[in-house]
Amino acid sequence: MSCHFWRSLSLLLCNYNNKTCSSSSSSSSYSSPTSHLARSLSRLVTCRNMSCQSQAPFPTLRTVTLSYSHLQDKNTDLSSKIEEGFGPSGLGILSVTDVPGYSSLRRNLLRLSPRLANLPEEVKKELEDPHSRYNFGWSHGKEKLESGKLDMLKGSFYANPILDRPTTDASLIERYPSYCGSNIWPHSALPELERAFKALGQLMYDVGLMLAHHCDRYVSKVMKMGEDGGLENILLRSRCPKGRLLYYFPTEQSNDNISMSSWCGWHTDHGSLTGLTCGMFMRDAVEIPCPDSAAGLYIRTRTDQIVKVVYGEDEIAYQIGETTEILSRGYLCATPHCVRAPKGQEASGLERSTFALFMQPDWEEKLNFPEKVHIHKDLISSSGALTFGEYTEKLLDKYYHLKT
Ligand SMILES: O=C(O)CCC(=O)C(=O)O
Ligand SMILES: [Fe+2]
Repeated sequence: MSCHFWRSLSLLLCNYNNKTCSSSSSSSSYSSPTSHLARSLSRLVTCRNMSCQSQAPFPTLRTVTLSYSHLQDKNTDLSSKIEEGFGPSGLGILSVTDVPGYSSLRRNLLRLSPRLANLPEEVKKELEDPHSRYNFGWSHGKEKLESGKLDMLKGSFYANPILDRPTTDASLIERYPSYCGSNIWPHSALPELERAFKALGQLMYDVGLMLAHHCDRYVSKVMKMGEDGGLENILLRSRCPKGRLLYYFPTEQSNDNISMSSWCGWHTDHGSLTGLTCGMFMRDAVEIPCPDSAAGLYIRTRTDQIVKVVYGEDEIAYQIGETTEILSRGYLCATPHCVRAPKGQEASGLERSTFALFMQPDWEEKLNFPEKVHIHKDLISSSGALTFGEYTEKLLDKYYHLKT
């Protein structure tokens, strides 16, 4: 059996504990839920153009934005924006605008996604890595959906954009194959992929680190933080960021009863911080605007509402992962999300590409869990100090009994 555990671990976490999250805000001097609501409403998107004719049945919210130049300045205090995006009453997503060079790096990589997915089957087979449970190289039809069926809707290509070979230690590779394995590049079939993947991955990684600095600054106002225990340092020490180039295969027929999570099931990312490009819609590998305004990324809010979230194609979105939620005692909250496929006549033959960068602690990072945790209590409180690698294994054992 296989899984891509940074996301699928958390398919089972849809019983997201919003109570704990909102109660932790009561001890903070930060803004009230009412003022948050007012700000959220100000981000409600009003649809005026033709493509919005099929009104989405859920409210559409714009992400909180931060500009790259503000982010770059370590002395600017961005705590209130960080709280608005990631805090206990935020949506758990924010986007960074005006990142130099980003737009063309995004396009360069996302355009390669249909080319990769349409390579001959035998070529893609060569790019598979069963040993890492398909967490390096090409993966299609290996991950199970909530229904128990194999996910044939999307293909993924996984690689570490920073280190081709994070370790040479054979015992570590054996123990943590999905973190410690080596990249597999299609050198002859699609030679451009490596460069484009690494360039975008590195940029989203650098911006993610800048954001992590400001997250720490916000968290340090509301709780005591150990010297090296902040998000920025944890991520700087990590040798295992993971990029995922996603390709959603063309929707075959229009289905008016399409479910909310028709392209990518509800889940919360497992690691620390996830960078996300705005999805690119294509038909026959040519970019087109999405004809269905209801298609795309959805988020479940802290108060259990479902909202569609939008951000500009030239912005990098970031979401909080579960590990950060635990280590920050809920001051930075993880984000349950899913992706809805387009529907209607015009949706047929529509494909979607996107890229996610999962930033997570090193497998050897000793996690300094708080005494009281609100998720995975049983795993954490019984175990004393755990490394991130051990913690991940425990989660896998608990939810998947997956020792293959
Ligand atoms: O396709 C997307 O926009 C989101 C993908 C995602 O959530 C993931 O890979 O964890
Ligand atoms: Fe995700």
